[in-house]
Amino acid sequence: KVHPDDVTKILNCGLGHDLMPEIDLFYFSPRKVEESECICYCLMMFDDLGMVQQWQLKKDTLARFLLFVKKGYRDAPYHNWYHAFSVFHFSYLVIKNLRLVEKGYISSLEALALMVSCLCHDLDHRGTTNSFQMQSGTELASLYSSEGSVMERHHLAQALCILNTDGCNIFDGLTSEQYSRCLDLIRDLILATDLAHHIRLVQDQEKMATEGFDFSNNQHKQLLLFLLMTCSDLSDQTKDWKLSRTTADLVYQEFFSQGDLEKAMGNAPLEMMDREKARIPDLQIQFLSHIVCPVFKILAQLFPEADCLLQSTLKNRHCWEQASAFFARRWESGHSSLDILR
Ligand SMILES: Cc1nc2ccc(C(=O)N[C@]34C[C@H]5C[C@H](C[C@H](C5)C3)C4)cc2n2c(-c3ccccc3Cl)nnc12
Ligand SMILES: [Mg+2]
Ligand SMILES: [Zn+2]
Repeated sequence: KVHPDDVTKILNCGLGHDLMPEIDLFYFSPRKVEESECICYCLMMFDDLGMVQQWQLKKDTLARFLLFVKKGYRDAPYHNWYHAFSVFHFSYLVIKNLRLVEKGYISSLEALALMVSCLCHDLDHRGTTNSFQMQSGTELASLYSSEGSVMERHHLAQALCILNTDGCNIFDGLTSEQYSRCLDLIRDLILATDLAHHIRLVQDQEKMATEGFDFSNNQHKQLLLFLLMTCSDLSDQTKDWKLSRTTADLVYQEFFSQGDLEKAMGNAPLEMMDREKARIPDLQIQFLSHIVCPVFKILAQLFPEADCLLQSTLKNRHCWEQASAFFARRWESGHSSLDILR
């Protein structure tokens, strides 16, 4: 599936570190990067954080692993390799810019596990939700529905499968204790990307932020790691309006296709999945208000230098409010397409 020439091409991609300044800034948009270059950027980010050196990551193993991960994503409208790459890039940004390891918030092993989990967290996503798996009784549901988080358990299984593929085990420089700790972290972090799981934790995360982070409290350290996963998964909403709106478009392409499928199967889709009923601006105001802004508010409370991210999400919500007001007038007069936002 991965040709040796692909690996050598990656290793000689010659993307010098002079490109690093571009990667650093919060507004570097991963979606503009050429597919082939993505993997070189991933290598550079691991290297820039000193992880290649510290964990004896072999470059050819890392290149092969990254190629398998990239091939492990389908071309769904939103849940594709570019989503994984931009989530990974965001985790690199927060680790680097908030200096999480130097300041002792997370260990360097946790940082490594966080970045690898971001890359793998949606592997083999089909563009449908956990409830769709259960309701339509897919093979993934029969495998995982008893424990919940069906898709996330599948993403984890795919990640472990790649790590067990010949020449792809990037962790073979770790001691057996570090290796098992790293895999436990990857398991917990990928499962934490189920938003239903996040919702159960967010009050504890808010409590942690108001009390102040307790470096001796392991529960605080775990809650922070889960928060960082959720922030990374939602990071498109911290970018400019054009990107945040484009992302919403792609997500609703997946949701509406699922809704069409559910109707064809005789099941009534949720309103947000039904292209006839969904009002995207109103749904996005709810998503930002109930899930996105609270998460970046917690991050900004813990790290004041991350306040710019919270401000971006609030600005994007304001844009949706304006769009909603505009649409309210048009919906009254019977038009419903988002075309004006182009
Ligand atoms: C732009 C945008 N809109 C989104 C609108 C809605 C939802 C969403 O899952 N809502 C909920 C609403 C309640 C309580 C829980 C569980 C379910 C019931 C479904 C969450 C996600 C959205 N989303 C994501 C995203 C992030 C992580 C996983 C999957 C996805 Cl799709 N990434 N970007 C977006
Ligand atoms: Mg996911
Ligand atoms: Zn995701």
